[in-house]
Amino acid sequence: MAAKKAKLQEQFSEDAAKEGGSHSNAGSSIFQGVAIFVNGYTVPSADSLRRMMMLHGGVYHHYQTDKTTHIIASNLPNCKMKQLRTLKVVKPSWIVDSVREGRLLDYRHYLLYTSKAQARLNFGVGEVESSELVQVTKTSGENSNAASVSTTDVAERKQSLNATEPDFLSEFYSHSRLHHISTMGALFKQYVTQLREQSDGRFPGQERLQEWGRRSNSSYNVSSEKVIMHIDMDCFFVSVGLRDRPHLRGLPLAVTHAKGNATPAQQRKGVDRAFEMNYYRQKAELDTVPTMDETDSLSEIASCSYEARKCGVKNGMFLGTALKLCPNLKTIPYDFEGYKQVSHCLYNTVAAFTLDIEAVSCDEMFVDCTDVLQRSCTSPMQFASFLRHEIEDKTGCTASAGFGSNRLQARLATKKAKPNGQFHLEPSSVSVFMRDIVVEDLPGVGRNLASRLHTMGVRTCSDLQHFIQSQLQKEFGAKTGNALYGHCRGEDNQALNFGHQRKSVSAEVNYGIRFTNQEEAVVFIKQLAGEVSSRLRKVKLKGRCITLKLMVRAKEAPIETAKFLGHGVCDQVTRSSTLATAVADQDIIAREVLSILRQLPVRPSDLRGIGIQVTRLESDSMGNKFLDSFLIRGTRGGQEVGSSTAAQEESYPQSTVQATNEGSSLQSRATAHQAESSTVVQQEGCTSETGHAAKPQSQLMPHELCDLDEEVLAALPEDIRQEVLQTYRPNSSSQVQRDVVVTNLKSPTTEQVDTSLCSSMTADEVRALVKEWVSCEDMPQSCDVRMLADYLERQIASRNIDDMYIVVKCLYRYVNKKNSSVWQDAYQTIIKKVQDTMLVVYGATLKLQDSFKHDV
Ligand SMILES: Nc1ccn([C@H]2C[C@H](O)[C@@H](COP(=O)(O)OP(=O)(O)OP(=O)(O)O)O2)c(=O)n1
Repeated sequence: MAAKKAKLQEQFSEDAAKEGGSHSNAGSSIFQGVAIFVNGYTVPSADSLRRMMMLHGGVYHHYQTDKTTHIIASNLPNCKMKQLRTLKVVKPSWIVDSVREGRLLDYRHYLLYTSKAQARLNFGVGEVESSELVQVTKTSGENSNAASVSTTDVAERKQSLNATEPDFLSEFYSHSRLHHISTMGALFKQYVTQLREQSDGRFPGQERLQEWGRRSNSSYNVSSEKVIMHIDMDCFFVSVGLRDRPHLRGLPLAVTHAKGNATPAQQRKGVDRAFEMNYYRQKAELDTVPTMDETDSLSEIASCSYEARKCGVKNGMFLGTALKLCPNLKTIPYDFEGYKQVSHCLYNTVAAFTLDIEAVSCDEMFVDCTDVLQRSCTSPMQFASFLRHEIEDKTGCTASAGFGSNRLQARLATKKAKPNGQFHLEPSSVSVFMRDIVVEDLPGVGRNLASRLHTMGVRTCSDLQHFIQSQLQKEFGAKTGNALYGHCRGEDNQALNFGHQRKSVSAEVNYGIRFTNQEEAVVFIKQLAGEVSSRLRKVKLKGRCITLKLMVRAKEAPIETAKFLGHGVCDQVTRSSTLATAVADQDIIAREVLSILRQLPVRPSDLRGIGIQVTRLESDSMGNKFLDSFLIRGTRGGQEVGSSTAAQEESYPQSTVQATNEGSSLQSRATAHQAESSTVVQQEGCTSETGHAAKPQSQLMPHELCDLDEEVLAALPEDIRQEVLQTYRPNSSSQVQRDVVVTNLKSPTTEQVDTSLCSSMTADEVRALVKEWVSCEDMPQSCDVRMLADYLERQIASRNIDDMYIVVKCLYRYVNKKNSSVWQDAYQTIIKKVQDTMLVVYGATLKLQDSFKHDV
């Protein structure tokens, strides 16, 4: 045995030397002094781990010896865990993440389980239950042994990593479910695109289906009508978790970081749970949910079984609430690797039949089945049985499928089919079927829209069908009104999108953000910029628009959050900066973000969440770091030219923006103007997209606005800056309203040709244009409304209030004359955007006309 071990070790050293020789660029010595032994099945495989050790200076032991420094395992039975109690049993992600980061990460954050002998994991315990500390790392994490949690867990929780600690980011992302879900979603969208590009046009699944049809004498008379399928795994995370826990089938289950029967947590000082609960109750309309106690878990349920749903438990609910509804609820831990494997298998299974797939997320997709059904002479229901059977066979998890003639019908059909079922909404049944659908089930109907509909007495599609199109447009605006009108009748003309084009790359953290000073925030933002940069490089993209998203503690919210290191009740602030050229570089991204941050009146200690998003993406194949930096430096120091439209900021692909502009009457009028004008585009821009209207602190006339120099302001020490802001913008810290999204294009760009409206026009010229637009057009087009709003918002950002005011007054005059409700709606939309931007930039709204002589 000793000889065999020695031989294997020798072989490893030889292989490592060879690998090191042929892959010298890829190699490193980050695992120097580390000798691993892989115990059992792991992801990545033992072979991959061996190779990683080989390439990066570590040692791989085929057998565990006294020289083994770490045991790598994904899953260990209890008896094994007891045996290995004194050893460092670490998850394989420790190796993977270390290689990715290019340095040896602290193994303690990757321990498979905690025990007195293992160094304790202090990350990810964002909840009030002490037992979660164990739950995060335990592999067999069912909620059966909460009593074993020692009091030291509670004490040590206080040392949990927060955003000021160096390993925080990698730790956060390895535990964040939202990170995993969104990454997987993007991954599978890309995967489908890749499969389409590489396809040889053969579909083995179709052949199997045809064969099956022949054997079962299927002679379905297929029509040429479009058939769209929506397929969705049933309680996905739970189903994956049940594969290894068959004894739990049929029980009320939930996947969550926390454990059900947790020991009550000690109360932290400063927590005002009642305040937060009230807020969450309002936000989620939790009227029917039992009140939560001080010690109830605020851990969110990612997925719950259908047995739990029968008691009223829902995905996204707090565990504390869920346990009140369903005291027998059992919890099981996350298994991110398992989700990825099953998703992969799901996509491959469907892709064997067709590649007319629009990936929605890791467990959900739309499929245009028209072709498959025609070729195989099978009915939608036959195809569904065949496919669902294959999926269950291969993944061990069930899926439900719905069919209809468009995506809306297909999705609603799946809802009816769930769990583990299938349903075909035939064209002849659509009108009856739609009647009982509640408005919340329609796409785009969120909480706000649903509550507006409820106040109009509308609960179901049948209620909604009583309104004519123009009434809905008047009430909700042209676009939403149109959509509601069609959707409540089962109509949906949005085609499936098979070719995925990545629109944004981002990294957000909303846990553990606790800074005591600006320096800490700056250090963290640089790290986050690094994360975004590495994500961009991974997908070989770079982007021109950089957005900073902040969660800022709401003024009235307690400093200590009920959820330990959670974000609590926050205001959302979003600001963007558009660059002259696309970038992926960490330093440039960090610099832009920090420059945005400095313009915001936000105290570092109030930050609770930070996100960086890069949009307006383009391929990085021509990437040139030096040139990028050079260009940007050049434009900063030189003239500030160009701007951009909100449409572009919304990360639509460029072609969409152009198509929008082609149909724009205002744009074509402006283009004519630009052709006549010889003025070079020269201005700063600012556009805004807003959610709720902020309640004005005061209403001012333009001359009342004091002008603070942002550059000077930004350069002031924090305490003096706050004092100046308090004096000159007393309401500034409360300007940031919940859900208000502001896009600030303050950064210069070198574009000489600006696709946005009016960028080189004087206020008089814009006024003339507005007059012509309102007088000549029957209906305002939404792209024109947006363009004009952009222009006005840019004027506000440039503190050019007089010009903005003249144009708005002129718009009001012509709209008032026009006596048309759609024009009045357009005016209100523009005014709302103007006032929201005013609030953010000046801390006050303007006195503007908002009612018309002839309300129509
Ligand atoms: N608030 C949520 C909702 C979902 N998810 C995760 C867990 C889910 O299992 C997975 C898929 O979400 P679905 O909305 O498809 O929900 P389920 O698959 O859990 O249930 P259903 O059968 O209703 O589709 O995404 C999550 O983490 N948090």
